[in-house]
Amino acid sequence: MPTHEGPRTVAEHLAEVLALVSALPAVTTPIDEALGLVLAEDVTAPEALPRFANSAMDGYAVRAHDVAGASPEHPVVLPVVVDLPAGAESLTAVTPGVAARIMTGAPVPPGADAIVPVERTDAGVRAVTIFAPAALGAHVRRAGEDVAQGDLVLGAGQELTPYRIAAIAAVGRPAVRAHRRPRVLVMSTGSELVVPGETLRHGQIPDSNSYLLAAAARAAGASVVRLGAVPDDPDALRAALSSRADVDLVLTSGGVSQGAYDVVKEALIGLPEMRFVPVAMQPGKPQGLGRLDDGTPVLALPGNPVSAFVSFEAFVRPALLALRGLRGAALHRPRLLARATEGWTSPAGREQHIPVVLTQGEDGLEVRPAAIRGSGSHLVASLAVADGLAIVPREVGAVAVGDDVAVVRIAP
Ligand SMILES: Nc1nc2c(c(=O)[nH]1)N[C@H]1C(S)=C(S)[C@@H](COP(=O)(O)OP(=O)(O)OC[C@H]3O[C@@H](n4cnc5c(N)ncnc54)[C@H](O)[C@@H]3O)O[C@H]1N2
Ligand code: MOO
Repeated sequence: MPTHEGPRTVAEHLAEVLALVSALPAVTTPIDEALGLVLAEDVTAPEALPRFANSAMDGYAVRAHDVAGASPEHPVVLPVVVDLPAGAESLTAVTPGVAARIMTGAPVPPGADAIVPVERTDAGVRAVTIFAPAALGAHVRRAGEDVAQGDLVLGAGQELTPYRIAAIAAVGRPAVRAHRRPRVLVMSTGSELVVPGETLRHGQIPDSNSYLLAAAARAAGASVVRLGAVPDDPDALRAALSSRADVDLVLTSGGVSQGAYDVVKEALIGLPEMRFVPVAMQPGKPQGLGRLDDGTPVLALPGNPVSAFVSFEAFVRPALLALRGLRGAALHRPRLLARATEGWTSPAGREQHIPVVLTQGEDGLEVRPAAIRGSGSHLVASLAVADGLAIVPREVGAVAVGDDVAVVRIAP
């Protein structure tokens, strides 16, 4: 294993991260608990949808021919032979010269071929006076016009959103096969870290990364065990890892660069499948990746808060989405183009991922850096105003006012 490698590109590193993970096993899940999970099967319609022709309006089911000449001056009066609320089981037919009172969603009775909305009638119960004609098929929802029997409703690999869950319920499925939710262990490292709210001695700071990464992992659809901060002691870190819960991914922050107390590197570098590598990215240069002895994947992120965050976005989020069963383009946030309203510099040879503020200008999306003073990776408060990340290619040394820049939205 080389200890000093040249920097790899963000894309190369992402490919290695994704090679560590694959979609988690599928479990049968009630649709009520499936929000945010990813389908592990194709869902087809066992029957046509709608199953039966039904009314789109409260009104009267008629034969269009019978009301062809109806007008306010020359209304048509028809006896009402049956009353059909939604759910009605009656099979009484509409023969020539009669009507059925019908509510939205009720089956269109045999013989009827149009619905006259109640507003165009006197709303009669025993007989109805109709003041307007109805075209053939008017306000009739035809059987199978939504999906035909056997049609694919949703494919494996699709995330279950509220409207997709509705479609599954509508074809009569109470449960689906879905990939189970990934479990992630989050720990931050550093002897300077204390729980937010505790008294700070000189040199100490509140641990923010374990909260950042836990919340970001949850927002990406994982369930999280947050361990909080482990001191810069390799034995303490190894002990924390050996007593950990059963998880699908371990996420650490800090202790991966060149310092004398880089605890994650020290504790894990001896594992045959762990590597600590530089990525041509700013921030987020030092990265660790690999597996623990039992095969659990580990992503070791740099400790600077902005570095941890952009590393999460670039590498961890796609890995979590892959564990959830998403594939291809669905692993990534869509990239948009935005016009810079302020200029900034970008380090040569490193792809810059910089927190930005996005606004909708008159001519399209506009972008400016979130940090007012510089773009340092310690500027944690700049994350609070950021709603996007701009991605500046390695070969670009500066962004000028008016340049088009690739951005992703990170805020909901
Ligand atoms: N001689 C070198 N020094 C550094 C290099 C280098 O190449 N040579 N790389 C720099 C870069 S780039 C980064 S990024 C950092 C990464 O360092 P570590 O991952 O080892 O992180 P730490 O040293 O533990 O911490 C860095 C910084 O972030 C603060 N921090 C850490 N954890 C948290 C947390 N949970 N919550 C809030 N803040 C945290 C920590 O106090 C430090 O200020 O290394 C550079 N150095
Ligand atoms: O890579 Mo460090 O993340 O530049 O601050």
